Amino acid sequence: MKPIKVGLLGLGTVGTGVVRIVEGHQDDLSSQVGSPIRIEKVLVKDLQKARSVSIPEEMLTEEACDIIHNPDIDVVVEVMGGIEPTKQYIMEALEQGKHVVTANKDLMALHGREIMAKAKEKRCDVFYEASVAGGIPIIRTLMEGFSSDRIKKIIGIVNGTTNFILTKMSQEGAGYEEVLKEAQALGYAESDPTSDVEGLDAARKMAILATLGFHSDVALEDVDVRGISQIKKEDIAFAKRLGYEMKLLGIAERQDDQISVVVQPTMVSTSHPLAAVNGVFNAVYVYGEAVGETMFYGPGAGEMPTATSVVADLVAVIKNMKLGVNGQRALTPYKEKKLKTDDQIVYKNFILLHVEDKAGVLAQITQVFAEYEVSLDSVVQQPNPHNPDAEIIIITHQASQASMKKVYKHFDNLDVIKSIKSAYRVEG
Ligand SMILES: NC(=O)C1=CN([C@@H]2O[C@H](COP(=O)(O)OP(=O)(O)OC[C@H]3O[C@@H](n4cnc5c(N)ncnc54)[C@H](OP(=O)(O)O)[C@@H]3O)[C@@H](O)[C@H]2O)C=CC1
Ligand SMILES: N[C@@H](CC=O)C(=O)O
Ligand code: NA
Repeated sequence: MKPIKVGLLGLGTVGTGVVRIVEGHQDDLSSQVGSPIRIEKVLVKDLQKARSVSIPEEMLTEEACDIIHNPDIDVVVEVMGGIEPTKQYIMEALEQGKHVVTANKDLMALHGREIMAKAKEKRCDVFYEASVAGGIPIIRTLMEGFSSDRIKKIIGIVNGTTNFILTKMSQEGAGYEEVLKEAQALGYAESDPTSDVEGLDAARKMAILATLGFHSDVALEDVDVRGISQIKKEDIAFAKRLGYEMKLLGIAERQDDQISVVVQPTMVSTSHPLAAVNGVFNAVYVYGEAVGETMFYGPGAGEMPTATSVVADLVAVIKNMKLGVNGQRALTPYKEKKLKTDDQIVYKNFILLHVEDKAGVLAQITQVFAEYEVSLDSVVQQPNPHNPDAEIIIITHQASQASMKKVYKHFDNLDVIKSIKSAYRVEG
């Protein structure tokens, strides 16, 4: 039977896994799609680099046109990453009528609309399951499994690198820099790990999930982002003492027609299932109006888990080719995007204040919360035996982001407060 020919752009962590799965699972794959699947050409940057899979020399190329403009190639699998020249290669491949599978959330979050429009015009598929939560089939779940429901909330631990770092800091007291290096060596981190630790990678993934879940065109700039680089070991210790785990959460919420999407370090109650998601594992909690609570769990990064999703997309594309129904999955967001204002974004807060230890301080502080109608769940003061100052730990009830901004502004001008040492959102 005529094989389906694949051009692979990139042979790094994910590309290597794709080659291993296409070769190792060939029997099952070809039985499922009804043809052998052949990797025909592989684009790399450096032909001399040692590879951890054996690939015939003539299969490797440094010229993208050997794939993009190769009439024999049916499907282009893009696992090289970055925006340019990758976007240009994908657009050219689509122009040539080739289907595309990509793991590239940077590209899909920034240019997904344009790429999907081109795919639709050329009746081609563009599948991107591996771009969010590596090995978890969450894109397929939102597009197909929940097509009947109205999604109200998506909470995700969607970055493996930062979850790996936070877990090691929490469970082993490890240092931030040393664990980041370990995550890089394991192939979890992006080529520039700043996008992992500063929350940008998670923000891209949350923009994709929110767009699919809420059917609105959520852009990267709609996501309020804060990463983990400012988290101190002390904050993690405080969280644990109070019954929380520190996690980098992406939280997308919809109320009526208004939505908000944030990525921020959050203290998650240990009773919440997301608190138990450790290491490189990801999880996506989805709340639907009809289905209620659901959660999807699995490895979020790494060679084989990510390649599993890439090759599953490849199988889906080939099945569509056999049925002659490519290019029909490109959903256009059909709901107007309305973003919530600060008044409408409401959550619990943890605040650690460094204050003067003298009579009346607590009263002044609680007075500020009262002025902006923020009600408090608990207030604990702990004296510091080594100096005359004290620390006050406050947990609020649900409070609007607008009120909290006013509280922090007021604190800046309150002499008894020496500093706001930490402030985190609290979930669960
Ligand atoms: N690693 C992971 O766990 C996950 C990664 N992803 C995404 O998958 C994609 C790939 O990631 P990953 O495999 O980790 O990346 P790597 O850096 O490990 O691999 C990138 C590959 O692409 C090749 N490459 C990069 N730029 C060019 C270029 N300009 N021309 C030709 N070849 C190029 C490199 O060639 P050479 O080998 O010669 O240097 C390398 O083989 C990214 O979009 C990433 O965000 C998604 C989910 C998980
Ligand atoms: N760098 C990313 C890789 C997968 O998308 C992560 O750590 O999650
Ligand atoms: Na996925």
